[in-house]
Formats: sequence, C-alpha cells, structure tokens
Amino acid sequence: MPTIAPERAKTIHVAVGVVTDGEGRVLIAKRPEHAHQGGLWEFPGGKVEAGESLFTALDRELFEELDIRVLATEPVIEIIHDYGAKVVRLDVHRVSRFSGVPRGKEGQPLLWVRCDDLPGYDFPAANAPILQALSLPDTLCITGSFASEEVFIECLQSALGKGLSLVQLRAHELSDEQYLVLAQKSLDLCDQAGARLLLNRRCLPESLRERVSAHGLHLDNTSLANLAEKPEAGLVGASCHSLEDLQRAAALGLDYATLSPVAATASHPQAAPMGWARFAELVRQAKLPVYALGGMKQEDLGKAKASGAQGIAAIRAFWAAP
Ligand SMILES: Nc1nc2c([nH]c(=O)n2[C@H]2C[C@H](O)[C@@H](COP(=O)(O)OP(=O)(O)OP(=O)(O)O)O2)c(=O)[nH]1
Repeated sequence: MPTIAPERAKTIHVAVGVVTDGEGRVLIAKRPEHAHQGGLWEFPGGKVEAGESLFTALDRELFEELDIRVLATEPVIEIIHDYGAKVVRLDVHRVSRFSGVPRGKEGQPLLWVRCDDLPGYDFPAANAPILQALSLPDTLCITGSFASEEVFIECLQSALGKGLSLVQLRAHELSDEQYLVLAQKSLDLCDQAGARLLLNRRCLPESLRERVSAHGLHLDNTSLANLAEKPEAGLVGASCHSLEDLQRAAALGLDYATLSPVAATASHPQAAPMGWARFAELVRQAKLPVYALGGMKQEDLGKAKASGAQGIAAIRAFWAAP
C-alpha cells in the first residue's frame, strides 16, 4: 500500500491578510529565501495555531510581522492548494481597518501596490485565485427581459448608476445581429461608467464577435463542457451547477464561476435549489472566485460572502427600469 508522508496527511491552515490603505492599494511582502515558496511575494499572514480563531491568528501574525493591530476584516476567498510536499488552506481576509503603521519587523521588503498592478509580481501558485478575487466586484449584474431597446438602455443605465461594475449581456431571444447592436450600445455605456461588459452568447460566430470588443465572455454550462481551452477574450467566466463544473472552470483557468441555483428562481423554475449549506460546501472546494446565483437579492450579499462566495449574481435584483 502506498504510504503518505506525515506532512502530506495534514492540511496547514494559513491566515492571510490583504491589508488595504483606503487608496485602493494593498500591502505585499517578500517571503524569506529559505522559507517554503521563498523569494516570492505574499500577502502577510501565517499559520493558525490550535484553538485560535481566524481573526486572532491574523491579528497575531500581522503584529509579529508588520507591527499593526487588526481592527476589521471581511472574507475574500478560501483556497486549498496542494504543493506536493504540503497542502495549504489559505483563509484570505481583507484587513479593511488596522492601527499602527506597517513596517517589516522581520526585515522583509514591503510594497504598497495597486490591485491592477498585482499580476506584475511573482506570487506562489496558490495565490492566482486571490488575485482574480481582488480584481472582481462583489456583484454581477445579468441583463433581464426588456420590451424595447429604450427600456433596455434605461435598465442598464439604472444598474450602472447604482455602481454595478460587471455586466453580463444575456439576451437569448435576440438574433445575432440584434444582439451585436445591443452589445455595442451596452459597451459604450459600460465604458462611460467604468464598468466591464461580458458577452453571454453561445456560438456567436467569430466573424461577428470580432465586431464588438467587450471586456470578456460568460460561457453557459454547455459551452463550459465543450471547451478545450480558455478563449482569449479577456475576463472569462462560466455557469456552473456542480463540483465537476467548478473543477473544470478552474482547470481551464477561467476567472470566475457562477454557481446556481442557490435559492428558487423565476428564470429556472424547474431547477431544485441547492441551499446555502451545499453552496458553501462546493465553494470550499473551488479554486476560483464563485458568485452565488439563483433567487439572489441585494440583502443576500452578506450570507453569500459568509458562505465563501465572491458575491452575488442576479437578474431581478439589479435589472429594473427606474
Ligand atoms: N502568508 C502567506 N502564506 C502563503 C501565501 N501563499 C502561499 O502559498 N502561502 C503558503 C506558504 C507557506 O507554505 C504557508 C504559510 O506558512 P508560513 O511559513 O508563512 O507561516 P508562519 O508565518 O506561521 O511561519 P513559520 O511558523 O513557518 O515560521 O502558506 C500568501 O500569500 N501569504
């Protein structure tokens, strides 16, 4: 029978802090050369000791490493990563308030970096989903039904006016030509608002897709199943309904997934809701940011985040004429 090395048998629980400065920058530190993943940049933190809460561990580690005290945190993402020699569970929280001025107490170099610039630094392999999570908002607006183009524009303007910054254009009832016209108008509005537009259109011919340069794609479940590699189309996410789907999305290197239906939803009345407990169980095993979808309302955002989600995705909650 194969033997498992003792250090492989146990997963190391690590409290990881994304310390923010209120100007959109986050703090990164260089790991010592001799340490595991040495010489790479990291988000400060360390192992959770027996009996410690995540908050206590993060506060202790950040005091030991940076000389700051943690005052407020919010969950970002949880990642289980197998390095071969060891398995780590990175429990990542944004440190939104702290006291003191960070300094490298152990002599480690520190840098304040804008989130957009993080991909320019070398991090351990486990950190890729953390960078994805930090680049995404906590709400994803999916476009809903509309009686005319004017109504569509009103609904989109209203959503953008509420600060929604990621929009998925889902309008299966339109022809390819009509869809492209709407996509171009949506793109103009999203660009003006500093939001990103994702096209959700199965089999949109390449020749047509080239006519509108949206910020990315959202793949439906069938497209996810048939895809051999991640399309080169910017931000790419997919509709998932199972652990297998989430694993496939992560293996393809997609940027996010939606997981549905969490609750009963009018758009898919025949689908059985999975509930928050099952949702949390699946998200715990996912290796990419996951939005909760299906019957979501704005007030579900806290529950979604507490269940490990990036946030919520919804049609009805965000799509309405003013
Ligand atoms: N703190 C931190 N650890 C990370 C990140 N990414 C990543 O893969 N890790 C891994 C590297 C290590 O295997 C593990 C953290 O362990 P550590 O050695 O830093 O923990 P520690 O501060 O408690 O140190 P020690 O007890 O070994 O001295 O998590 C990250 O962004 N931040």
